[in-house]
Amino acid sequence: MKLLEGKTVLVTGASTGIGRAAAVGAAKAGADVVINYHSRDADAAACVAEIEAAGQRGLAVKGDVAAPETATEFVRKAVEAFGKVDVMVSNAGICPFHSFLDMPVETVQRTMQVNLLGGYFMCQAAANQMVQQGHGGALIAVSSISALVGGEYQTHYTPTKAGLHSLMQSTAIALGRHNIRCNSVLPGTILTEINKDDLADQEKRKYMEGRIPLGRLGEAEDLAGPIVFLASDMAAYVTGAALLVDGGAFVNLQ
Ligand SMILES: NC(=O)C1=CN([C@@H]2O[C@H](COP(=O)(O)OP(=O)(O)OC[C@H]3O[C@@H](n4cnc5c(N)ncnc54)[C@H](O)[C@@H]3O)[C@@H](O)[C@H]2O)C=CC1
Ligand SMILES: C[C@H](O)[C@@H]1OC(=O)[C@H](O)[C@@H]1O
Repeated sequence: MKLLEGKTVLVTGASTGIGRAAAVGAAKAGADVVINYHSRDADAAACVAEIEAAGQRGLAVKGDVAAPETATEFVRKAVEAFGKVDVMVSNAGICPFHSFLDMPVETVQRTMQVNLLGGYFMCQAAANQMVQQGHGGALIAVSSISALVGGEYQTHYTPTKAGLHSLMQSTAIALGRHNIRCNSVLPGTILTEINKDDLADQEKRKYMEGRIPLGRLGEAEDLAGPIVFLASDMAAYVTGAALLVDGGAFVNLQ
């Protein structure tokens, strides 16, 4: 039996990067997968095609996670299509690098709305559905190593990642009685579109690589296994936990 057989997994921001790798990884582990995506129709369709190629049912639902109604609509459409929601992977996020002293108000507000409030409403909508179903479930937030450390050009971003980490700790308490497990993954530096421009600076890229004991930057697929594990019954007694997936970067201070 596959790890996620019989489960319906929802993933936000899944047309690219970590979300897409998580969606395809869940399908390969036997789940039907519903993805949320913001705007790139062709990429979302390609993700659904990969889910189907893994032998599972897939569905893409367009929506901006910053709007609370996107979450209820996403869950409603998932239930309409596949009958239930077992796992919510709240992954959608943005990181427009910018210096602190002249940070535009709109950049702060948008980053908070997408990353933190978007995650909050997605998890809340999924949890309400899971409580109604009555057989538990799993919430997984894609937080970051940035929940634990700062970033000079990420003063608007790192608090959202610390917030998601904290949200999983609090919801683990609020939802434990419903057997809904709440955990976060904390990726280190993973090569995706979100940091393509930042890591185009070869000097910075080399420096980042040099800080990682495993000797390389991460790939989106490096997150698929940890997310599938936390979604699965193998993690039945894991809740309120945060799993660093960073090649050892965090512990490499000296
Ligand atoms: N790449 C990295 O080094 C790290 C990434 N993360 C987090 O991983 C998550 C995924 O990012 P990546 O895969 O790296 O980059 P990415 O840019 O490929 O993925 C972000 C996804 O979120 C979607 N998205 C953005 N705003 C949205 C909105 N308003 N509504 C719906 N979807 C929206 C984008 O369309 C995209 O598909 C983000 O939350 C990011 O903060 C965390 C730690 C490290
Ligand atoms: C986008 C950044 O490269 C990435 O985002 C995070 O959350 C990591 O800490 C990196 O800074």
